[in-house]
Amino acid sequence: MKNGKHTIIGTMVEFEKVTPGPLLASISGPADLKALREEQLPQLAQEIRKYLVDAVSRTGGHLGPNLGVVELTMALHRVFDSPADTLIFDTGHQAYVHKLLTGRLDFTQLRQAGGVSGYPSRAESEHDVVENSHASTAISWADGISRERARQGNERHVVAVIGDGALTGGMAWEAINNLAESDDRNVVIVVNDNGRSYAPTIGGLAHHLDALRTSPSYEKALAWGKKHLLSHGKPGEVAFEALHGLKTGVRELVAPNAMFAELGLKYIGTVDGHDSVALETALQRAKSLGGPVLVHVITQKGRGYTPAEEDVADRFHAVGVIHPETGLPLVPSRFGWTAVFADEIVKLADEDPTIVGVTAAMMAPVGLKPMFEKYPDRVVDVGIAEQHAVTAAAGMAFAGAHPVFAVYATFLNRAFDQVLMDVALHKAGVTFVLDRAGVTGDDGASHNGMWDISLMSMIPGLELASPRDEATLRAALQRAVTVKDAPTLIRYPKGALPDPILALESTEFGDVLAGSVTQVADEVVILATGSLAETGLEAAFQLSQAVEGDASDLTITVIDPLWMLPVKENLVKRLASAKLVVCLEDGLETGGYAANLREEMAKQKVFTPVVSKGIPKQFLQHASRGQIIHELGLDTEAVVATVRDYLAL
Ligand SMILES: Cc1ncc(C[n+]2csc(CCOP(=O)(O)OP(=O)(O)O)c2C)c(N)n1
Ligand SMILES: CC(=O)[C@@H](O)[C@H](O)COP(=O)(O)O
Ligand SMILES: [Mg+2]
Repeated sequence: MKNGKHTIIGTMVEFEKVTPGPLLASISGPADLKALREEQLPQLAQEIRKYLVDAVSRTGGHLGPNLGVVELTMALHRVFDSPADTLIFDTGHQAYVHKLLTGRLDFTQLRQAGGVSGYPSRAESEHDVVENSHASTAISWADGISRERARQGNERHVVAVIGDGALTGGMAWEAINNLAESDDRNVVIVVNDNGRSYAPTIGGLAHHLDALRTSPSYEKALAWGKKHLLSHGKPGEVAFEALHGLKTGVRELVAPNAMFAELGLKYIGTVDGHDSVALETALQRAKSLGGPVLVHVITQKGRGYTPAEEDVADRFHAVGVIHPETGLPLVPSRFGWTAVFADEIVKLADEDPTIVGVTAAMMAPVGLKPMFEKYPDRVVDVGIAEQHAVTAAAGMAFAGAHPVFAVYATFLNRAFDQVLMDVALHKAGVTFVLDRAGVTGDDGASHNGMWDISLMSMIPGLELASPRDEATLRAALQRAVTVKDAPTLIRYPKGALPDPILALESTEFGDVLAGSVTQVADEVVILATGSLAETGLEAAFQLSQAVEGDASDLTITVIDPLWMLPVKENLVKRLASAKLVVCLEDGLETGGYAANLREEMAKQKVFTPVVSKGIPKQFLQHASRGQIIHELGLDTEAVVATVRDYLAL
């Protein structure tokens, strides 16, 4: 199907190359940008925005955040001297403009195999330093880099650009606490304050930033300048320009910022993040002040693109393939795992008033929005604060609630200790719902939800389920919220649901999906977990066709263990007489399900060989989920080949 500038083949979309405007095309690095005259900057900003919309609408990506930082990123590269000065983008989802200004002008394959990644990447450029897309780390990086530079007598600046959302994360404040005590370190913290994470940023800090942003006396000063000076010809214009240039000073006069100053940081702000002159003036000033300085910049997420500016939900925080003019999706999203969770949790909340939803700044993406709309006082957004979310959930459980913390699998990594010590040790009935578990693909190394099984398998008492379809997800959730004395965890992948996968029989150790319901000697058992249940079934089908007519009478049984951890004793018994066990898991092999199964089997003196097919211990480069699954040998063909190889079929 041909659709405007996209060719859609099945679910794959092919892209034509997008051409940058003349000014943008002339920039191969920060030196070219520095050579531009001030009056050329608005045109460059316009060309960048157009390029972003044209390119990102074809591939999907973080459009809204990047549209908001066009002038800011230009100013950073004109005032500082990257890579000698270090620019760090917290989370990194807003670094597209930085890429465009540092020689990466081909976004044709943004976030696709072989193309530019969606985050800073050391492999791509010497201008990229921090690749980690888990939020709230930039100031710690800046603290560390500047600490060592100071020790070496290197006075180059380190600039950490951090969003108001990322600033709700505890790590940011731990870093500020460290930085603020030393005045010899040339660190500039730029707070990119657009008032939003996905949705509006929550909490006391957000209110404080709001107050600074909307101080009426400051607005009045600017409005007065506009009205009285701009109507007085050239001299008035010059005076207004001067006021603009001075605005940071004006701002300090009308809204002195006690909080940051008391912490020991010099504060400059607020600065209009879409006014290149004001931005450069403020950043120059921050640079010359020396020591840690915080520059508070006000930006508009989605700036300059009407569909994003008007998007109530999240200002086009992250989009799929969209029509560039309307912003409407071109590839309709199919009913997915998140939607099932969203629906089921409301039903459960209707029945059980103790259920409380918890989110770390991702209420809509994790599916808690419908519950919030029905029960506004029963869904808590804690900000980007996963560690706090987990411990607070333990507290809620102590006080009588059953918290359900819905979070992307990769972001639970940082709260391991809290799950262990605050939830499990205290036997708290908290349910963790991990969306985006397993290979996610296009967001690159840090977003794959591949560590959770290994990490969580170490936690005493924790029960972990990996549903394979809609019905098993609903059933797992129904059961999880009844467990009141231990953590329960449910994981599922990104994207669309498979068709229902029915069980031949449900047993105490899981669902038998194909093969023999009763134990058979010398059978091959495929333990097909979660999103790989379908793969296991297809592989079994192909294998059974291969052995048909063969006198060996090989039975291939597919079992979905559903509640995978702790490994069930009776499952191990079932495997005792098998010839081979193949474990399919959308997670890390090291310490994963197969590893836990082997441990349990050894305890029970069952020595059936277990072949593990999961994700080897490595960071996965960005590519589509399908491509990665194929490359890892987790698709049907590879499973069939593995079994044939082992059995010499
Ligand atoms: C530890 C962690 N939790 C959650 C996320 C998901 N996430 C990505 S961007 C974002 C909102 C960031 O808001 P802000 O820092 O203000 O940046 P903006 O998008 O507004 O520019 C969230 C919650 C993440 N990247 N890292
Ligand atoms: C930067 C970040 O962490 C999120 O924006 C994430 O990229 C969203 O991922 P999904 O598109 O899978 O919701
Ligand atoms: Mg923000």
